[in-house]
Amino acid sequence: MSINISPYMKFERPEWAMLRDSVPMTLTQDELASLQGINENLSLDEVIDIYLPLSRLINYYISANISRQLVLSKFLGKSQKTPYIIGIAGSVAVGKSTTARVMQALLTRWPEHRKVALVTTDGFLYPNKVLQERGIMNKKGFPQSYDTKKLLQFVSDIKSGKPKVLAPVYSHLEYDIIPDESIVIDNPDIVILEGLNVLQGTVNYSQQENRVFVSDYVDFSIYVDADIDLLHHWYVNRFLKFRAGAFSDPTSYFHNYSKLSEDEAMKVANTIWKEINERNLMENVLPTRERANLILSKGEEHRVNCVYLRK
Ligand SMILES: Nc1ncnc2c1ncn2[C@@H]1O[C@H](COP(=O)(O)OP(=O)(O)OP(=O)(O)O)[C@@H](O)[C@H]1O
Ligand SMILES: CC(C)(CO)[C@@H](O)C(=O)NCCC(=O)O
Repeated sequence: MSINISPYMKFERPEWAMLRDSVPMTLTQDELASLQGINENLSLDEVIDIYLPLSRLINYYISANISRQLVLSKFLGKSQKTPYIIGIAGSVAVGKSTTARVMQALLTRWPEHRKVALVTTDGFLYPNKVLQERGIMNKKGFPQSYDTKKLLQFVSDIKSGKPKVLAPVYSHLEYDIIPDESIVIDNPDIVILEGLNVLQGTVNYSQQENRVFVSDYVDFSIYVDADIDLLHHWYVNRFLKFRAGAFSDPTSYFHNYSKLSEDEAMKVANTIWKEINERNLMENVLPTRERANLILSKGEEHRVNCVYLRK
């Protein structure tokens, strides 16, 4: 007899898709079409079968959280409102930012019309200048390439209900932090925090310091998962897309690659994947998967085949 000790309930795609049924779909065809503006390759079946049930589930959790805050407000005798933080983790190129933007659109459009802010932890990478000084330019995305203290301060400020919190900005095209630019997180109901490292702990913590995790501040976490060969393929495709898009833009980091032939560019992308992103995945990202409340397991064409939900 085998003992099932997994903390997750497993749903095959059709089973999961049925879970949106008890609530009528609140999106019109037009709204669904506008969601495709997020990503031209996003299929509407994916939104309906996977992301609608997910937003329904999260909506329930948020309502329960609001009730819990009311209890605390009664107990303390003062109003207690803090944003609900949803974390989205997973490999480079798995589709975290696409998932985050779809969830933002769906949670905003839900009848409660909650205000949903989106933040990527890319903004908390050290600028290239610092990475170069430290000799870790080829470790971008690894735990040591992030200003984790700044990120922890950021999530802590959000969670303490501070009305306006600033998030720094990273540009994929410039391949660097944009100096003096930030986005203002202004009193949201929900914050979606997306990045490789949202389920990771602090680095270089000393014994005197308490061990704090970004995920301590996250109310619901999602890990987007896919086989390594698919991730590799998606990474190379996106690299080639960036390269094509950056052709005419001499300020873009990818402009350098535009001089290479397609074959040579593919070789560069393969090397960056193997040497940096795949290593980071195996050493630092994948080991955090089982900390997530929910795992979206993707196959070919970014199609979610199966969903795991923590019991
Ligand atoms: N649901 C989807 N359907 C089709 N294509 C998708 C989907 N999600 C992501 N993609 C494609 O996969 C690639 C990676 O997606 P995305 O940029 O969202 O990944 P990411 O995990 O945020 O990456 P990074 O960690 O580098 O920021 C992109 O080319 C994107 O167009
Ligand atoms: C910015 C990160 C770390 C995460 O989004 C990633 O997209 C990245 O740039 N990794 C470094 C190696 C590379 O892909 O160029």
